[in-house]
Amino acid sequence: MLLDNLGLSLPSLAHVTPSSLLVSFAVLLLVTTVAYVLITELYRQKVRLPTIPGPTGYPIVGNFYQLGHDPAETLRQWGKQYDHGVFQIMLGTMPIVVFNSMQAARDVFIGQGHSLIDKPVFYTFHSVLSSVASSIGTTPWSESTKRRRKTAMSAMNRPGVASYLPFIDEITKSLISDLWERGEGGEIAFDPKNSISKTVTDLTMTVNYGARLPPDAGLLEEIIDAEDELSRIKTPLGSTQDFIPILRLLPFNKKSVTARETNRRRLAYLHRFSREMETRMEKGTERPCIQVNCIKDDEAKLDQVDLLGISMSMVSGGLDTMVNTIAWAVGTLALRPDIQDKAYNAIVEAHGSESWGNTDDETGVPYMNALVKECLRSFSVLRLSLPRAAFKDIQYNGMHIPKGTTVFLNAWACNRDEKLYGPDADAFRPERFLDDPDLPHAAYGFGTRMCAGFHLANRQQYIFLLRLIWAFKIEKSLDAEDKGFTTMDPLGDSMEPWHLAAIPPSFKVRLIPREPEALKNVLSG
Ligand code: HEM
Repeated sequence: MLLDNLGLSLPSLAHVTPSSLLVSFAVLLLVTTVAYVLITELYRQKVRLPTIPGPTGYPIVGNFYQLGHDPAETLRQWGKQYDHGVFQIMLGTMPIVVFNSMQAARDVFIGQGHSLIDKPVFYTFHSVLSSVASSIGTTPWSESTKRRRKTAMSAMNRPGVASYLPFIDEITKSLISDLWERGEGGEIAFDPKNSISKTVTDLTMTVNYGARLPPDAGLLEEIIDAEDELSRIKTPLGSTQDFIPILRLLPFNKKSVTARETNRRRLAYLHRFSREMETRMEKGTERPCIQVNCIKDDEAKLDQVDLLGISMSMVSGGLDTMVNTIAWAVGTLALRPDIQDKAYNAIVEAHGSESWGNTDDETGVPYMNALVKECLRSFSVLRLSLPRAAFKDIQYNGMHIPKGTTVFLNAWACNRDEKLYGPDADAFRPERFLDDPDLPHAAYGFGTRMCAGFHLANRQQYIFLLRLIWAFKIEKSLDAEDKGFTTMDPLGDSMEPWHLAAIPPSFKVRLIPREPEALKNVLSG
């Protein structure tokens, strides 16, 4: 009866053949696809920011697939066409304003800092991965974010960092011993990245939780691997489904599965280290560290979720960034004996050839401070920084950035801005920071959400590099099979430029102890 009413009596159904069904399905699919493309395109045109120029892109994907092999470099090149280096791109249907010049970035990120205090929400990272808590750097502005950031910053201010120096001393000594051993006193050429990665991971965990990592087999590797996976998910451009929502409907979504699994792995080790730290606090055997300083901060009144968020920030903030900056630096120094000589002479002038000085000697060697800054500038490991969102409407030179818009700081482009650094902006030249100690760089971002760990990062890099240069002459491998290592160019040699942090290529060096007896003494001291 019902079928009859619908005109679908059994005899009429008998005329439906498999091929006519197929045609109907194809027509339906075509109509739906055309409607989807039209609707998203209308929406895309509607949400474009009318006062900000930029390439239009294509329906559905916007400019996503035009970013090419190296997005930060593509955006830098595009930025040259626009006034003040500011323009919009569209990733899917999301407009994003990109800042590519130092002047514009400082005008807005510092000059109107409060208007850029927010962070955007991305589907994969915020909805799938961060189920319990998320790191400060990826969390939108709220009372809780404010509390966490303030507490983390005071745990990493100068006095805070000074209290972690014994850990930095101990762990950098372990690194130098390890490098000496692995290179068999300069006899063997090897890739130091693995040692750097393990040392920075150990140091980051130790400074956060106040105890060296337990020597469990595979633990260090598990942290390194999970954190690497996390930073792939955190990459602003890493997840197509963030910008093209229809992809989230795909039945087997590998991205979401990996995100959930990685979160589970991360929570396992973070909870374990927190429990062990709480036990030390109960016994009164804790040592000064970021978590203990945060817990003891009476004003902060942090709950467990806040503390977990701070731990996540310390671990993810300090790993990729530090490991890759130091690895780029070692490779670059191997190709630049002139810079090693200048740095070594400056260290010897300050501390003599028998000692590498104390860890609390902050301004002892100005050339080393300049070298650290030039490494940060030249390698710009977080090339697109971490995305921000406009907390309020922003006006800049006739451009209107509405509240809620996602904003990228192209730190890579700012750090190569010839208007500030001159025609040799591409050259690696630490002296530029000696000539002008107030010369800025964009590696830590700017303003209200700039890197909360920059003091700690500066101290760690200074101590790592000073000890390395004092201890060894770094020579590139001359072995026949390593002939490829002739450049260490942050532009052309960056591996996986879509990754959150710029990864240097593999390279091998020979580390020749400069004064073996003095080195033995400082390591045993
Ligand atoms: C070479 C080393 C480092 C570099 C280049 C670096 C760079 C950055 C950048 C670009 C940001 C985003 C800033 C912005 O949005 O404007 C950031 C945020 C942050 N970094 Fe670092 N970082 C480094 C080391 C560290 C270390 C060692 C820690 C702590 C252990 C740390 C903790 C943080 C935190 C907590 C944030 C989030 C700040 C916020 O959103 O309020 N960083 N970092």
